[in-house]
Order: sequence, then structure tokens, then C-alpha cells
Amino acid sequence: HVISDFDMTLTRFAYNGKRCPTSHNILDNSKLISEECKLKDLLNTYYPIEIDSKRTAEEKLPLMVEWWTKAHTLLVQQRIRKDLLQDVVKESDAMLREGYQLFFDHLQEHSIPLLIFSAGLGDVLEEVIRQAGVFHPNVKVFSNYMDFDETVEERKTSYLNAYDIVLVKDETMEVLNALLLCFGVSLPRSSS
Ligand SMILES: Nc1ccn([C@@H]2O[C@H](COP(=O)(O)O)[C@@H](O)[C@H]2O)c(=O)n1
Repeated sequence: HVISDFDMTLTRFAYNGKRCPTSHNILDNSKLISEECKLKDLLNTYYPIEIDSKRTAEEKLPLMVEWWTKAHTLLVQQRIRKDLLQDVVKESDAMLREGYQLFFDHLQEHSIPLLIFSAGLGDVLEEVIRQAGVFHPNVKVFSNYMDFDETVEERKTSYLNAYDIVLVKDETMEVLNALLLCFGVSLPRSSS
């Protein structure tokens, strides 16, 4: 097994002198988050604590829990749409480290599981790996995942992308029976 965290370990810390975003930052910098949402204030308060070498892990732990509890409460209020995450990641400056292709492919070729444990956002970081084309079956992510309240309209879009036929408000079997007839299955006569 190879065990890794994600943000700034598998992803770059900076590129061309500019900081690269963490999975939280990707959302925070996106159109999905309103200007009033104070995730950046939280980052400015808690990130210096996270990297403060003078504090012990015991000291930091409750403060880190406080950070992600506050951040996740704010994120829930933003009512983020799952179907927009793909674009948000595409438009972000997130980058896996140079040489990532070789690293991920090599582990895959040798059937070595890559276990990623991250205090970031699982839905976002999975999308980063997917878009880089290296989300191989040996990659398993343990992270925070969002629960989405999808509206009927959003669900319809993802169903339309996935299936040839999508029935809305149809309580009958008419389409199914018509398909069976098309495929040459003979149906018994209805008794009613
Ligand atoms: N609300 C938060 C919470 C955490 N972060 C940063 O994400 C990093 C997650 O890193 P992993 O190594 O566990 O993948 C963490 O180090 C925090 O700096 C954040 O930006 N916002």
C-alpha cells in the first residue's frame, strides 16, 4: 500500500510563484460560493495554526476540528450543486505535482493500492484526480463528502446524460411494454 494525504502533497503548493488551491480553496474561489461566505477568513485564522511548529498536535487538534466544522457549516448554507463541480474543478488552478502520471500509473500497473486520506473535500479532490485521467481502480479516497439535495431538474440532467430514455411523471409501463414489443417479446393479452 501507499498512503498519502492530498492537498499540497499530491497537488502542487505553488506554480509560477502563485499558490495553488486546496480542495476547499477550489470551491471557495469558484462561482458556487457567495461573496459573503467567510471561508477565506477561516483559512486566514486557522491555516497559520495548522503550520505553527511551536504548537503541539494535541493543541492543534481541537482547533482544526473547529475549522472544518465552521467551514462545512458555511458550505452547507451555500447549497452547492453537484453537477457544477466538474466545471469548477476544470476552471480552477488545481494541479497534481509534476510526475503524477508516472506515479499513479506505476502503482496501478503493479496493483499497489493508493490510499488517500484527506481533511479536504472528497468530491472535489476526486474530480481533480479524475480530470487528470489517473483515477485508477487502485485509488481509494477517505475524506469528507458532501450530501447533495438534488432538485428534480438537476437529477433529470444527470439522468439524461446517463440514459437513452428518461420518463418523468409516467406511472405506467407503456414505454417498457412498447420496448419489449420492439425487441420481439410477445406480451399476453390484458385481462381487463
Ligand atoms: N476548511 C478547511 C479545512 C482544511 N483546509 C486545508 O485542506 C488541507 C487538507 O489537506 P490533506 O493533506 O488532509 O489533504 C489542510 O491541510 C488544510 O490546510 C482548508 O483549506 N479549509
